[in-house]
Amino acid sequence: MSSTFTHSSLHLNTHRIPSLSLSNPNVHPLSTQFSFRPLRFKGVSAKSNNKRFVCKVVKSSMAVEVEVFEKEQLAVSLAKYVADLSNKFTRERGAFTVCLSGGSLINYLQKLLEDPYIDSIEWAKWHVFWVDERVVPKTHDDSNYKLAFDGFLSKVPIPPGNVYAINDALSAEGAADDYETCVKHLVNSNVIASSSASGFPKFDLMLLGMGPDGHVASLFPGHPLVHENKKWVTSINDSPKPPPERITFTFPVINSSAYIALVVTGTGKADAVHSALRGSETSEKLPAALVSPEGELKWFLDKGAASKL
Ligand SMILES: O=C1O[C@H](COP(=O)(O)O)[C@@H](O)[C@H](O)[C@H]1O
Repeated sequence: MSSTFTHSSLHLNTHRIPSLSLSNPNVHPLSTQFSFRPLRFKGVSAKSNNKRFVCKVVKSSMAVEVEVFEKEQLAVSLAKYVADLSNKFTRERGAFTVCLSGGSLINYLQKLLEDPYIDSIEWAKWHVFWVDERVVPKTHDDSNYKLAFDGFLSKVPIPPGNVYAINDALSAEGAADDYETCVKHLVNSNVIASSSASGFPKFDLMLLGMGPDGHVASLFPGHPLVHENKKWVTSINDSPKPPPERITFTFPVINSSAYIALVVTGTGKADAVHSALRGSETSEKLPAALVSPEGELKWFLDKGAASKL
């Protein structure tokens, strides 16, 4: 029984898939920078509404997993992924540092408010940050904090002191400096780990979304901030996506993370997903293609977002 889904280079079926390599003339490489291992492909029936397509990709030393879900299954799998990491880090470190994005991501996190996740998570050990934030009052509809608070954080018992929102009374530049100071303090007090490899903070989990243009956090294609390599947090006053004033973690911080989930849904993002995962080495990379954590990266895609792979 085989799936109707073809990954272009990955002809997925219920049999064990041969190792794919650039030298295999029968397949197109997913990207010249990737090499492939045998793929995991779980419990799929062509008629099922529960299709899951999994591929394991090894990019340099980093493990990348790309998984394609039906919408409801994506939320379930993401909830399990977050809950498992929460248990791992609270056990190992006594704290779990999580960075949220804005946008569509928050809807998917709402699965965590349901059984069995809600009661299995040690919410008191969570420390919540924002990968990026719009510099607007916390009560403003554009605020990533407000979105997360209304849809998720207000419904779980995370101590208010463990939720690190930006200071919305400051300018974008001031808010970025203030946020960086806050993160430095938490690194010094060992709430946030530090990467021995990069010297940047090492968050346990970053939950990223991606815009249709391939931006992640508030790092936009072609913008010079993509190349910032010293600051931990920086500000942007000319965001191509409104509102224009934002703060964002820089790539060195994002890529020092232990785990990153990139959650992308909808056909409107299919081109950017294709470009990020299969773009040529020579063309300029989308910000999403520059996500490359010290630890593990997992793409959670729905069928629309994966439709051009
Ligand atoms: O502006 C932003 O957009 C991205 C993507 O949002 P989505 O609604 O297309 O998922 C988001 O990840 C980022 O945090 C946010 O500030």
